[in-house]
Amino acid sequence: MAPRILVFGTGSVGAVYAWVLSQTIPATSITTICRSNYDQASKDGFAIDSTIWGNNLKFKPVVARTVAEAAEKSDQPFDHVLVCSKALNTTPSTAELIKPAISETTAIVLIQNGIGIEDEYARVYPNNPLISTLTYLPVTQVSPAVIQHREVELLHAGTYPADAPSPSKDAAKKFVDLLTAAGATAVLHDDVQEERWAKLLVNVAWNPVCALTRCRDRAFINTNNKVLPFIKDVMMEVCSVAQAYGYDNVNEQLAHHHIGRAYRRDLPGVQPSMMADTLAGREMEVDAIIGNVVKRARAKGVAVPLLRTIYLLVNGLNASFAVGNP
Ligand SMILES: NC(=O)C1=CN([C@@H]2O[C@H](COP(=O)(O)OP(=O)(O)OC[C@H]3O[C@@H](n4cnc5c(N)ncnc54)[C@H](OP(=O)(O)O)[C@@H]3O)[C@@H](O)[C@H]2O)C=CC1
Ligand SMILES: CC(C)(CO)C(=O)C(=O)O
Repeated sequence: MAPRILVFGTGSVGAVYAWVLSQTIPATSITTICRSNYDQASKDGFAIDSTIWGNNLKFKPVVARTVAEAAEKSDQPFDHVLVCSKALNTTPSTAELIKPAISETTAIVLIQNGIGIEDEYARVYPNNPLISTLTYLPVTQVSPAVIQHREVELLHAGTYPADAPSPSKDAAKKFVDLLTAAGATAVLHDDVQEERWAKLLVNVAWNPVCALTRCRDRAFINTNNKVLPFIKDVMMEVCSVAQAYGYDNVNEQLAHHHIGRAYRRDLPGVQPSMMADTLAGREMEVDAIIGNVVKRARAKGVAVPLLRTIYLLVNGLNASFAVGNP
C-alpha cells in the first residue's frame, strides 16, 4: 500500500516536497495542511514553476485546515508527517499541533532551517522516529498555492539523535528512498548535524542581511565592495561555533564555496525565506537560525560579535511586525 503522507505547513517548501512525493505516491495519499492558501489549494490544488523540474506543474492533494481534520479524513495512520512550517516558538508548539496525526510508528520529518530545532519533538515523541532534514531549495510562494523554485534541489537527512535506534535509522532511509524514487536528490547521513551547521553558513549570513536591506543576495553584493568580506566574516564566526562542537569540516573552504555560489548567480539572485517573511510582515525564524547559534557560542565561550549584532537587529525587525507600522 502507498505510504500515507501528511504535510504540516504547505507553503513554499511544503508544496514542493508534496509535489515531489506525488511523483510516486497517489495524490489521494498525500494530505496537506493549509492556512492562508487553503481556499486556492482546496479549489485548484498547487501550481509550481521550477527551473529544474519544469513549469506549470500542477497537483491536487487532499487539503485540510487542521491536523485533527486530516486524521479524520484518513482511513489509515500517517507513515510520515513532514513539518514544513517555519521553526518558530509558538503556543501550542508545532509538536503539540501535529499530535492527532502521530501513531506509534509515524516518522516525524522536519524540513526546516536552523539548529536546535528538534528538542521539542524528541520530548513530546520519545518513541517515534524523528528525522532531521535541511534542504537547499530556493522557493517562494508568489501567490496562494503558486510556487516558484529555482537553481538547486538537495536535501540532507539523518535521525535525531544521530545514535537513534535502528527502527529510526530504517525510517530515515525509507524517507530518503521515497524522495529519490520520486526524482529528488536526498542524501542520508549518520549525523546530519554537520550538514545543519554547513547550511547555517548560508542562512545566518544571507537571510538576515537580505531581510534587513530588502535586497536579494546577488543584488546586495553589488551595493558595496565590502559586502563579500563582511559575509565571509559572518560565515567564519559560524564556523568557529561549529568547530567548537566538533564539526571541523565547517570551515573557511566551505565558506568560500557558499560565497562563490551566491556570487555566480544572475542578478538579482535569490530571495531568502527571511526576506520573503519581511516583505510579507511575517514572523521570521530569528531564534532557530541565529539566536540558537549565539547561545551555543556563549556556552562554549566563542566570541561572535557580528552574530550578536545581526541577532539584535533582526530580532528588532521581527518585533516591529508585531507592533504594526511605526
Ligand atoms: N523558502 C525557501 O527558499 C527555503 C526555506 N527553508 C526552510 O523551510 C521551512 C519552511 O519555509 P517556507 O516554506 O519558506 O515557509 P512558508 O512561510 O512559505 O510556508 C510555511 C507554511 O506553514 C504554514 N503554517 C504555519 N503554521 C501553521 C499552522 N499552525 N497551521 C497551518 N499552517 C501553518 C503557513 O501558513 P500561513 O501562510 O497561513 O502562515 C505557510 O503556508 C523554514 O524552516 C525555512 O527556513 C529551507 C530552504 C529554502
Ligand atoms: C537561502 C536558501 C534559499 C537556500 O536554499 C534558504 O535556505 C532560505 O531561503 O532560507
